[in-house]
Amino acid sequence: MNLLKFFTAGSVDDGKSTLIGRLLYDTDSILADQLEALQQSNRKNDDGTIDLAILTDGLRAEREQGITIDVAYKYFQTDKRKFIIADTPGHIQYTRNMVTGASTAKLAIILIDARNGVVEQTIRHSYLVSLLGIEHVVVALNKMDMVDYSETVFNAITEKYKTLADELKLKEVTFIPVSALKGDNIVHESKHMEWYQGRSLLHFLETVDVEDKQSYNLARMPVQWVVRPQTDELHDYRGYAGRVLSGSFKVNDRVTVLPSGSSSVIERIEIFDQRPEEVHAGQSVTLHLKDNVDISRGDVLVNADHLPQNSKLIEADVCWMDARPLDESITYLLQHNSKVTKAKINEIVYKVDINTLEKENAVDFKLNDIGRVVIKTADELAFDLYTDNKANGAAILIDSRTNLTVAALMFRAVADY
Ligand SMILES: Nc1nc2c(ncn2[C@@H]2O[C@H](COP(=O)(O)OP(=O)(O)OP(=O)(O)O)[C@@H](O)[C@H]2O)c(=O)[nH]1
Repeated sequence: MNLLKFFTAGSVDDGKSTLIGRLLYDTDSILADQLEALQQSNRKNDDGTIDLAILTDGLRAEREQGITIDVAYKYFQTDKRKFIIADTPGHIQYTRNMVTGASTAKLAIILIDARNGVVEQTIRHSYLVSLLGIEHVVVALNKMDMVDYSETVFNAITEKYKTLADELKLKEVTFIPVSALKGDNIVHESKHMEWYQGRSLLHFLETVDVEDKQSYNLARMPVQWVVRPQTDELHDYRGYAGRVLSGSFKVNDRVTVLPSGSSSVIERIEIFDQRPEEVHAGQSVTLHLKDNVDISRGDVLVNADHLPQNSKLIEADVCWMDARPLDESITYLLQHNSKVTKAKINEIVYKVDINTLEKENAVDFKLNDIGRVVIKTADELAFDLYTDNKANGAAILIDSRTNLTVAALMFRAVADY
């Protein structure tokens, strides 16, 4: 059964906790003991129904404990799909947590309070979604019960959001009018909004096509070890084991070894005692090549017809995640998949005011700031642009003095100077 990881974003009190609670409650994903606690709780809504936000309170307590716990995850499943919800706090001071929780998500649910429409936080969350290249966006217009389930209100907000979505080049945006509190269009279709012909939120989540077709050709596999048994009958055996990072490898594909640049052809693929013709991202495999090329641990095998970029000077979007601000005089460590190299920030190109989306000149770059930098690495990096291949287009910066991750990077271009 396939898995969909998504995250929710909204301003304080838009109803994020209630919406997650409603999804879990109406899909019977709540454990018996939690249910009992819910029923016994004296936290009730005004109309006497149980307050579903209680279900995510545990997460909230954790998150308020401090900055060590980044993102809380909730799991549930239906007979169609498994789901992981990354519950990311929406406030500006948690931008880095959102980036962490959202970076591996395939879909974002952006909550809008139907009474308030598009607000500053909506812009900020949508900007992060576009920055992280999340393909699918569901705009859940919540609290429809408080605006008389009005189609006019829904249409007005939808139009406004579409302008923002165009500006941010968001690709797939779906609007669903819901009431998390009353349960309209969350799991069950609403009886109060005949004018809405679309799917309920859960139905949409169950059926949306999130397969990654984009990076199919961008086959990349870092070699974790070279398998060379020391026995006589196997003296010709030499395999390269690792996990396919992105794309697909097939028998007879031409591959290039990086950084050396030598090439060969895949003779055989092994997964335990099987010999598949083709393997895909996420699978751990052993590849055998026709020629005896020099490959060692840490090298990367890539599709020879679709080579990655190769540079020491890279333009990247950066989200700063450390309390110590960016320091252009420091040499950081950059980790790109399994490769670690020294790196410096050569230039801050701009910083983005994520509430207004204005680009501004930056003299400093602090916790939760987002913008564009040029980074210079000690070794050449074989990377893809983040828009082409997220798996090979992102990296982190580490402060070697503290060993803390100080920034997330998304590669945007080879710097041309
Ligand atoms: N009428 C109505 N009230 C709702 C709806 N969804 C949530 N609420 C109420 O709005 C308030 C805030 O809901 P929460 O789920 O706690 O909001 P939140 O966005 O999770 O808030 P934070 O976690 O504090 O950011 C609560 O009183 C909810 O009962 C809805 O669809 N209709």
